[in-house]
Amino acid sequence: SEMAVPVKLTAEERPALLATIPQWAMVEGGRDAIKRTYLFADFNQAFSFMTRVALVAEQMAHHPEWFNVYNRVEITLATHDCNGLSMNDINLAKTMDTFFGQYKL
Ligand SMILES: C[C@H](O)[C@H](O)[C@H]1CNC2=NC(N)=NC(=O)C2=N1
Repeated sequence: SEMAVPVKLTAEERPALLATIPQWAMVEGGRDAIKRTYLFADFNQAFSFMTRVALVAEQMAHHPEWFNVYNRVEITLATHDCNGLSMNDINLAKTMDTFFGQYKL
């Protein structure tokens, strides 16, 4: 009830915001969402990362779509409440990138 309603990013503000998460790409197929694949040393590292992200995601009430096999985590971010990209996606992507930087292959 105190959660701000997420607003879809405008075409004008997207380039500068996406430039802050250069390893993320728009998904193919016309869906308004971004994706990135992370590779870790092993499953323990991948699942540790996912656990840390899960705690933040729950706090944000912003949940990733993700797929894990062994050391690979494929992630898609979109905001269902605005049917597209919002600042929540940019912010969660940045948090994920920061966490990822704390692991080493
Ligand atoms: C009520 C609840 O907070 C909302 O439905 C949240 C939950 N998690 C969410 N996650 C994502 N990715 N997008 C949303 O719009 C969203 N909405």
